[in-house]
Amino acid sequence: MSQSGTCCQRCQEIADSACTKIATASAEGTELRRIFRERDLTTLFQPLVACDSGRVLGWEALLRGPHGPLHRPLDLFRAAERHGCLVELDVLSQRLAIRRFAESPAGSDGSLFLNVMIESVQTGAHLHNLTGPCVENLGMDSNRVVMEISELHPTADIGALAQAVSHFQREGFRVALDDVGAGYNGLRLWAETRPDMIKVDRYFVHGIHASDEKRRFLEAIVRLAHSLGSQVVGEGLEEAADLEVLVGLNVEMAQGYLYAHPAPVPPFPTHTPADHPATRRDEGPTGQTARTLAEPHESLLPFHSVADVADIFLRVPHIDFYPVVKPDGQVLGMVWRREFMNRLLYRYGYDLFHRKPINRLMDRHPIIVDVRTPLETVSRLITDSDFGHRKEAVILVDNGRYVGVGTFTELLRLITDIKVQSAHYANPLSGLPGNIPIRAELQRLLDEGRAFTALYIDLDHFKPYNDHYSYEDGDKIIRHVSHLLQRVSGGEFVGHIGGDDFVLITRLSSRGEAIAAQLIAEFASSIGRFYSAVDREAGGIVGKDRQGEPRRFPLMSLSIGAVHVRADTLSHQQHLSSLMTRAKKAAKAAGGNTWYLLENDGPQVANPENGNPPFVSVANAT
Ligand SMILES: Nc1nc2c(ncn2[C@@H]2O[C@H](COP(=O)(O)OP(=O)(O)OP(=O)(O)O)[C@@H](O)[C@H]2O)c(=O)[nH]1
Repeated sequence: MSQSGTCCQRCQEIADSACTKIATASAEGTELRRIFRERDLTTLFQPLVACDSGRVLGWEALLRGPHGPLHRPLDLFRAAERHGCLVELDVLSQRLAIRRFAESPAGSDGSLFLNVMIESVQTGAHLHNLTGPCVENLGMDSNRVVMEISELHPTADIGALAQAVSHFQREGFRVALDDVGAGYNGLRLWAETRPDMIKVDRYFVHGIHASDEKRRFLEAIVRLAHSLGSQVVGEGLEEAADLEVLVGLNVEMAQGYLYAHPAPVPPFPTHTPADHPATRRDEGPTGQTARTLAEPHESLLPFHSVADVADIFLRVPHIDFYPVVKPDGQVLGMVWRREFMNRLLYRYGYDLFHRKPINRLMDRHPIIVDVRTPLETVSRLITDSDFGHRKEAVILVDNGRYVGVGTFTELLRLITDIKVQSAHYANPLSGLPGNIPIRAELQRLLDEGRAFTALYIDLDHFKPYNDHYSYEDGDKIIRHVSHLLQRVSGGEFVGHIGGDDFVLITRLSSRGEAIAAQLIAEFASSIGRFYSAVDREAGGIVGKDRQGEPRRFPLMSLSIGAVHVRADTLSHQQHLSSLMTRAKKAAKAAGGNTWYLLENDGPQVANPENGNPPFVSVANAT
């Protein structure tokens, strides 16, 4: 059965209009009419997630018909088109999706991605503002709604479509072009409509980690999209290895089974895989995971009766919730004392429910977290989302099997301990982790045997600047560099060794070069403003060298020594530290804003100031 069928008067009129158009001579017509009359339409939601941080940014609403030949949206839309009521189906499904989204826990936050058919947009139906008032009535800002333009057939009138898109944008909606790379008019539509986002067809995402061609296509699409001011969404993401490539290519968002299957209530990606790049980067200085939260906790079986559970709650007054778990360990939901008792206290509540199985009265959407999820991610999941009372406890699973529960109070205690510990070891000027956590992080990565890239960042000509201006001005530079590093790192580990020396570690080793290049570019373009106009104009300052002799020093620059550690190739931190120092010295020796990468198969040096080519292989590192 579909979700609750009723909507507003306008929906009634739309359904009536469709019913008058549909001829009932065929079984299909009769069924279609029934669907409109009973609003037997289900809306499923699938999250769209920021590739680099793992944050949920919105949900796409996906229409489903009743089980049978009109279940799939394409079949449903084609049938509606045959019966002359495509526009009605399109608009009705949008209105139902908006209402169901607004009523869900996700409705107060995040964006809603709504599919609109080109064919219906072209009739001008959107100009009647069918969706706008619905959004407003439900208290949702139009900029939280993204109109996804999909197509049933090749579009002839692209001019009309471009008008429709700018109409949506004027109304405050954002517009996404769906299935780019697979549809009929993808590129032409894109060129003429200026969408805010483009959704890249799953073909290019699925298996991209093993396909050089797909990677090159996507790279070109991303470059084009960014140059036109559009964000990129990858569809059909199923594998963590593909996500790594998307992050490396700067794809902003992705959706797919890796995060969550479509569900009737907007789902949160609870089972963050242990090797999700965002998860890995989220690991705090202590690397603690949700496993530390797990307390064994008695659970209920789905066929426990409501009367049994009421009895348990009465007998054990200090326990406020019980997970409902199948014998094979699969978690089905949670029973919360307060909600449960409230339901029973309603008139006839106990009589109505006491013989029923407990799954009739359980919360079907508690927070479920894999034990490998970093504590910081769990904390963010709870604090960023509107889970209401469900914030009291999270259910912990290991590879989908029930392990125990973690309470919010315990989470708060652990996070506070971590914060106190990291404050203890932080550099007082930048607030970044100091030497002890840096060493701990490097050792942990070496012990795990995973590939990563470590960047050693050092300022050039910092001492003369300090001497010429002041120590306080020098502090400003250090804080500037620390902010720059944190921003460019996208949440990966940044540490402050001391003075003008920093470390950045990226576990997405393919991002090491991009990070170094961006740091150099941003530092070079921003450092001028820390000098007086005269010094800036002169291109530097006069100071004393280490021998006390007067000398001209150019504007400060960055030297970055990067070491790409391949999986299982290094075990000793001292060895890694000496490689990092070697890489940094090589960058310094090249002069100016420079980064130098040491790799197992040959080091490279890149110096944007020396022009092309950016990479020059100079020797062998191992
Ligand atoms: N303002 C400020 N200066 C610091 C701080 N810690 C260390 N320093 C100064 O940073 C300078 C570091 O000197 P150097 O490492 O020779 O810096 P440099 O001139 O960039 O030389 P190279 O790094 O060898 O290229 C010294 O003058 C220190 O006194 C700090 O917290 N704030």
